[in-house]
Amino acid sequence: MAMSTSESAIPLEQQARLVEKSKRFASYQAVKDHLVASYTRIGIGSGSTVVYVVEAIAALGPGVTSNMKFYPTGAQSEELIEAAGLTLQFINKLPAGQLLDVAFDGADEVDDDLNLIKGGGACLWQEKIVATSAKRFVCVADFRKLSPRLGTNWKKGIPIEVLPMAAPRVLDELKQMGSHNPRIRPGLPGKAGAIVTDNGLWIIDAPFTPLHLPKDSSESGIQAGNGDNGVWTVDALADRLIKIPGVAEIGLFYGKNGLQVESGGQKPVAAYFGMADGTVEVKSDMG
Ligand SMILES: O=C(CO)[C@H](O)[C@H](O)COP(=O)(O)O
Repeated sequence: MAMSTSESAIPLEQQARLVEKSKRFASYQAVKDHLVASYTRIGIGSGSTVVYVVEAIAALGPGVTSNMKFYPTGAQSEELIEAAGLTLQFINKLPAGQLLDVAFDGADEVDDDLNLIKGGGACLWQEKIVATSAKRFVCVADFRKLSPRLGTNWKKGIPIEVLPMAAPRVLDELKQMGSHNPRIRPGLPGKAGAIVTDNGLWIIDAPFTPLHLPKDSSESGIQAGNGDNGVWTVDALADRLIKIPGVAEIGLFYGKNGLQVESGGQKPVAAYFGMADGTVEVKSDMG
């Protein structure tokens, strides 16, 4: 959901404050609803919204958090966890057959079925590993991320983590699939050349026409949603993108959630949106 006309009339500095406030409210509410004192393993995502998640958790005090271990999704969240005085643990130390109790993370866009675009901060691969290692993945965002279909508000494209040597071939393939002007993400202003992820890889941002939900496939004019006439459903596109040689991971989180499949799923069980009016809107799928 982009800023409404009345919101965009607000001075920029005030708009930024409104967005920060909404991220904070959503984060505190999500932590209140989903962090249970008996939990011991918590995933912490990346981005600017998760900063407030960590703040909300740390505010509970050592009485609640001292038995908890916090699993990061990259260098930024590792620093956040340590700076908050919480106990850091890494996902490769999670015993086989075990899952995190809950994981919190932000998103760049969330559709009506809780499919997500993630990777705006270039951390998508580790984010997907942590999210799918959790029984409950909870998404936290501000009102700008709320959208009926992915690609409506987030126009930069679907972030795709790629092996650098494969980037030209991946770009060719994306164009053939109907992506409009896919691009290797630049590292500027901080770094000349391509941005390099925590995994030493590159990111390609691939814009597509807004993605239909799988349930839209039966609508007239939308065949299988497999790219014919440039129309893709989230699932068909994701299934296709992940198969391109050289693609390590994609920033579409789709399919099922952790409560629907034993080994964890990619979609959140709930998404919390801080709204411009100070309320928090919750969309959930606990089934
Ligand atoms: O996927 C991500 C990083 O790769 C972030 O969760 C996403 O970009 C949202 O970030 P923010 O909370 O700053 O809006």
